[in-house]
Amino acid sequence: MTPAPPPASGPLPPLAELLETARVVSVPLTVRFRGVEHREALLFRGPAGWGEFCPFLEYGPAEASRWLACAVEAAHREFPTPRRREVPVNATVPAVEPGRVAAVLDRFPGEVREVKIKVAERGQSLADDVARVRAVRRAAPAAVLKMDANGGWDHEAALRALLALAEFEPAYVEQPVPSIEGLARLREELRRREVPVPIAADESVRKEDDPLRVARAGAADLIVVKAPPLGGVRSALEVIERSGLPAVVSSALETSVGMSAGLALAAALPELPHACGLGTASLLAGDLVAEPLIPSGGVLPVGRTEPAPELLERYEVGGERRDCWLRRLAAAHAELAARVAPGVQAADRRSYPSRSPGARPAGLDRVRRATGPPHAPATGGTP
Ligand SMILES: O=C(O)CCC(=O)C1=CC=C[C@@H](O)[C@@H]1C(=O)O
Ligand SMILES: [Mg+2]
Repeated sequence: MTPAPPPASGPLPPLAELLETARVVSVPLTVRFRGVEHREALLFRGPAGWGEFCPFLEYGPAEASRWLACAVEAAHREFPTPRRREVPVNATVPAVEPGRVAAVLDRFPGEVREVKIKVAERGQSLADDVARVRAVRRAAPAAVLKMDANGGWDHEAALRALLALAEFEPAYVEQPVPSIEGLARLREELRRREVPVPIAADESVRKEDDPLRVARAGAADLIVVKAPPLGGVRSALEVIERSGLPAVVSSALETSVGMSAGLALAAALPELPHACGLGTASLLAGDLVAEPLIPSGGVLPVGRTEPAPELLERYEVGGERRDCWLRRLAAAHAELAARVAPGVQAADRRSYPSRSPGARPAGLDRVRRATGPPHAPATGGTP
């Protein structure tokens, strides 16, 4: 296996062009998820539709540049030809108390065939996890269960937890420990003890410089793949193909606009061995499209979504939050320009002084004026 190529974003439009249609939104969640209660994003429109740039707030420019590549692809290129019209999705249960499980599952109407449950949340115990999983089992007796630890355990804790959770026959456990070497060691230990719990890699794919290292290391039975952190649909498809491993397409907690990319990725894959983690619009208390991507009967329709103007307006934020996102966009754009085609960034910069100030897109002056770090400080969320 050769190393993965850099994210394939296609041609990169100048920053000024992205700023012309840029809207910054903050959408509330119904329940705290990976440390956030509001999902912020910057959206822009291109010839193919809307793109959503939504790296988590603690991500720096290099990591965020891959999310930008995904948003640019969505706005400027058609998605690959779909192989299906709908995609099976799991329900997602955040690290809530057992008493709140039923309310979370109520937001996934119709039959729920697979449920992914967050475990190993900081400040909680294995007993909390087991109680939550048991509550899910009670609420959805026939559902396939899977868990996501977001690298929250060390080797010993993971072993203890997986031995305890094995009674629920999980289809897999996502990122039980943080590192690729740790995953490989744990997987080997599970095999030796004949514990039938498959290991999925998530952060070890999307946060690594080389998303294929986990496959080369034999550290996982399958990979979780998200379009934004892998640089878009085409780039993610390439990672999946080259990894040679089964893949589960999952969300990055986008609004129903950004979710189109994940759905396009799932729709383009020859096989979907598990339901996708793309049902997270159910965790949002608002959305940008008239008919949010709330799964019904465990499936979501494939296709592009358009933000409704009145909803964009309702969730739009200005002031310091908009400035922060414009800075993040500029920083990610500079990274991407330097990485994809080193000449593009310089050409982009040169083009600004030749414009008359009046012709500058709204926001560009703000980006230039804005001081301080390009991204907000860490919020303490999971990776
Ligand atoms: O996979 C799912 O069911 C939902 C998506 C999901 O769990 C995540 C979305 C966004 C950020 C991540 O912390 C988280 C994950 O770790 O998979
Ligand atoms: Mg995960």
